[in-house]
Amino acid sequence: MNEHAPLSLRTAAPGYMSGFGNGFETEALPGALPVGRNSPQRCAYGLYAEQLSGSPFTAPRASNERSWLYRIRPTVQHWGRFEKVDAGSWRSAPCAEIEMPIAPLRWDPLPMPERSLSFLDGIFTITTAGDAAAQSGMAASIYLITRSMVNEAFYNADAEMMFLPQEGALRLVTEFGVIDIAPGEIAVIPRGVKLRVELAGISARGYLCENYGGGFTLPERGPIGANCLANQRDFLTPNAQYEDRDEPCAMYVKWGGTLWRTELGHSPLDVVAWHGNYAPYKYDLRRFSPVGPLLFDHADPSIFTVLTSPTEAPGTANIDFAIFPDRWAVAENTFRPPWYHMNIMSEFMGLIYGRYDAKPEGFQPGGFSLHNCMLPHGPDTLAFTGASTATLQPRKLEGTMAFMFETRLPQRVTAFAAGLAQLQHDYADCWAGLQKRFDPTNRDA
Ligand SMILES: O=C(O)Cc1cc(O)ccc1O
Ligand SMILES: [Fe+2]
Repeated sequence: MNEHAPLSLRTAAPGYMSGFGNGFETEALPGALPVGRNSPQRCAYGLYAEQLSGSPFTAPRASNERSWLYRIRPTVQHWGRFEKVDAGSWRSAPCAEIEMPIAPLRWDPLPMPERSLSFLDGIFTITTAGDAAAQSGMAASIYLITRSMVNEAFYNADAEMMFLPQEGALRLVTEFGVIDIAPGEIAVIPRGVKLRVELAGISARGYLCENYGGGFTLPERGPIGANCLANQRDFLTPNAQYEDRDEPCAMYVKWGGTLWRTELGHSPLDVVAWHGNYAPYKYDLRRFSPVGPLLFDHADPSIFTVLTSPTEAPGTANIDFAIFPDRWAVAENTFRPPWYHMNIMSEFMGLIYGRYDAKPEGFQPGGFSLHNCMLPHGPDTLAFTGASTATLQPRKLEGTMAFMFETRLPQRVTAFAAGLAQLQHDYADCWAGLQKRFDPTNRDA
């Protein structure tokens, strides 16, 4: 089986529950979950009940998110003395380290360093947008991991986190249960959920989106109807699994844009049972059923939205997470790649595997690009020439998976990203070969 083939013959993997935003319930010990109530006078097995709210209490039902956790120790016992920790190249918005470059930007993949890097040491932020404290905007980072976290746990109070592995699989040991992900899959860890990030192999590289705004949700399908795009049943949330370990553990918290650390005497991943709709999940991007133009023209990339982080303004996303997966191109008398364009939203792109049709050269798996608010971009010269002269047979774009974080806010580039040797200073030259083709005497030029 091709390593990128859909996991189509597997239904929900053992250890996961299927569905998006369900009111899940799961227990690792029989009877650990109280029946029909949240807060009994005494919880089974001597557990503590704790609510984790992802939305204000009074948010409308459709966006109201909370879970009840039944744990060995309440999180309040985790509060010790916190000390600030150097967050390396991890940045949070606002981060105006350098002037915003008024240019399209693209980078080659970052090589895997030799040195020991846990997930927390290995986050290299490329762009930030908005303001974490205003609960608006995002950050796009690359993670490079060469060691598992051991006796360490972390939660992000500033952001929901989306992991997109590009090389190497990860095990996310969360307080809700264990999530395994490999390239082609994503995982979303809601704000405030504790986890430990472990390597499945010897190293891992991927993309990390921190979402400061409204939690990721499925986009409306409008006239598409009840099916296609990302389907609820393909989202997998782990069953409860807990650690009862009374040994030292360093707990890290990203809060207010700063990384903090405190020492615990136990593992905080100690939730024996939980119920609710605020929980981590994973999704195999190859389960996405693309919908597109069947006769002519190129649709807006919003048709490929997997998940969206909404704002108060309808249709104006804090982040749209869109993918460009395997699909058929069939449009007749059409320039099939993306058109040349300028966009009020700003576009961070990455490539998990394969080739992206608008950029057949120079955009490599593991690489990334930024086309900021109102900065022009589109197919490179090679893509333009090829697509304007090709014989238009139905053609399958295969073995490819690019993605985009598209945000309503301009993205600032970090000093780290601007100084990288992998920044392609000649990127804009990819359009230099586009010749003047205008000939007022020849309509068919
Ligand atoms: O710029 C890009 O490559 C992303 C993109 C793809 C597409 O099909 C239409 C618009 C768009 O911004
Ligand atoms: Fe674009």
